[in-house]
Amino acid sequence: MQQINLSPKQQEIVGLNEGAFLILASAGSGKTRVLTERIKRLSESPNGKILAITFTNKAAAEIRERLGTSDRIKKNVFVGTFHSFCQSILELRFKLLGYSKMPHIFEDDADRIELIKQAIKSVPYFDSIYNDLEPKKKNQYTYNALQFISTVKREVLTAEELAEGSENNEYEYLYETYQDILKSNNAIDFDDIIRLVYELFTNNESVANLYRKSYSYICIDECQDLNKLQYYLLKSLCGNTFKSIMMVGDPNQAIYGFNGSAASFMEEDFVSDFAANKITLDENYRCSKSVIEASNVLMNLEVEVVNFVIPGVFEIYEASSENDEAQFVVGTIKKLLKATTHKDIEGDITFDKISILGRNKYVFTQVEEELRAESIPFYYKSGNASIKFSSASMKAFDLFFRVKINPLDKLHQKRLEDMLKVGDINSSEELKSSKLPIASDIKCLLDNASIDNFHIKINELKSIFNNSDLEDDEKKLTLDELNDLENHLVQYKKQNLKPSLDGFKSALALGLTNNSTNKETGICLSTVHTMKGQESEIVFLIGMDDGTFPDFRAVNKGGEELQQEKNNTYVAFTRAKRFLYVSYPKKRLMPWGDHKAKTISRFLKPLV
Ligand SMILES: Nc1ncnc2c1ncn2[C@@H]1O[C@H](COP(=O)(O)OP(=O)(O)OP(=O)(O)O)[C@@H](O)[C@H]1O
Repeated sequence: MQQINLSPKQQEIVGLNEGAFLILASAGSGKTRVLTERIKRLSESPNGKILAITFTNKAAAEIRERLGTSDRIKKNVFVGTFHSFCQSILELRFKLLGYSKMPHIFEDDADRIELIKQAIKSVPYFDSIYNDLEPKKKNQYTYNALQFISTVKREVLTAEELAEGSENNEYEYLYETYQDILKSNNAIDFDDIIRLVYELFTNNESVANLYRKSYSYICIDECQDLNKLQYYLLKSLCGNTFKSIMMVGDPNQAIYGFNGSAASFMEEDFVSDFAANKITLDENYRCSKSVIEASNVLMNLEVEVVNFVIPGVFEIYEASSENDEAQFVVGTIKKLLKATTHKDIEGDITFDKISILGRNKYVFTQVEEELRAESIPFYYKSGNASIKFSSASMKAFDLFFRVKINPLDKLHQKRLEDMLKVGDINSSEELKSSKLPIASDIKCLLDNASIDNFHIKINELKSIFNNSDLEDDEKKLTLDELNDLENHLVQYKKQNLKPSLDGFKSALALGLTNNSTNKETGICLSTVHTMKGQESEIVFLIGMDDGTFPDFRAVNKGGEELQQEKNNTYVAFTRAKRFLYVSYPKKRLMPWGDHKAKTISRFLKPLV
């Protein structure tokens, strides 16, 4: 880790003790660095119990890495996301919330869709409305119902309150049914993890007090992304007595409005509820002069270039087509790699110093092809997402695993029975003659699995797969996925002193073991959202045509949604430490075969 000298302003923040503070800071100004240094300093004080909350597992892992692994840090500091913090509380206190066993997380969108469909089916009124809809409208209906359910949870409302005066008032009844079905499966969804702990803190003063006393300081990163539920959770945790809380954020980087996030929770509510002192940081330590100047024009800011002024590169390329854009990106990468060094870049120019960013995952298709054609290695950056299997055997394994640890989980049991085309997964005869005969071995193996013998079970499974008559490509994929699972298990066991199979499954669902795989070699391809908080020496920002970035839906809606797209462009720009290449195609191939003419993103116009 490079040794850096904090500026006087940064040092002042690191030196802050008790009290409520809002650190408003622009991109690359060292927010995360300062927060981490402060946590480190406070953890060394006699009263240094700290709760540090981030928005991504990656950010939490980075803070943990910077803090080191001394016994003191391990004992005094909890670093995690809102979800992992709340999950750790639920695991201890679920009984107080009316669950006899710890509920399991249904993390997949597919699970939620299945649940809402069950809820619709169980109420004749909804069932008949739903059945009369065309397939496209059916999807819209389930989507709207799930949105309604999420909004109830994230906006800390009752279903009745949300339905009042809204055109979606019928969803109010589906909400209850959806929750009942979840409960009958002994399950919770992602939003419930935080909502339940908020409920626990508000209804159970003694438990809230216990947590208040467990920490002396709370520090939260990326606070522009707080939503109402998260903010209320913090407020309920603090109560009227706990006042040592530091929030760090940048309103210009607010990009999660679609999840109910708003910078106003930090800028307005926090300031008035906690009488927080505001401190600003507006120097940029990350980016080169060219990148800062371009970002300043984009956002109409006046961020200063500090210390070492590295010229860097900012360039906009207008491509005749998506293919031309991909060739520009890959051609430039080849030139940079061939040069091996550049005065603006520390050390050799290598794959791991290059990232390609886009608004959505669909813009990468051509670039991906071009990288493959040139044998340039690349990987997609994963966010908080849970592990997903695509081989049939590992999909079956996952479903068997879920049902084993949660016998009330009828949703996944049914999915497994449908997948295998059997009436009952507990009948070994049926399994042997099922669509996937190997399922019988998987089940036998899992029947007496425990966290202590899970490694052995995985190895046994490897030899079962190896000796199976799966077709070569499928066998390889299955074994790769099993190896991947094993890496996650190693990571989980490293992170947990009291491991359990249930705990392992929740850690997978929350993406807590994502850093386990060392697959991340080559050029990083990422959406801007996933790259938030991180940096790369050389960044290519592709697909900057209007309608793609900003997204056409935000263009249609305008207002705050369009502003968030601009913020997202700012996030993308400021991930670049030295070189930033921005490009867009003048035409795009539509899925139905026509080409559509495209123009430069409205955000880039002041830069050309
Ligand atoms: N005083 C300093 N001197 C030199 N480098 C610094 C200093 N402070 C921070 N940095 C470096 O600047 C970069 C940005 O820091 P950091 O990631 O903490 O910023 P941030 O404000 O959290 O960024 P963002 O909000 O854009 O994600 C990092 O590489 C960090 O090591």
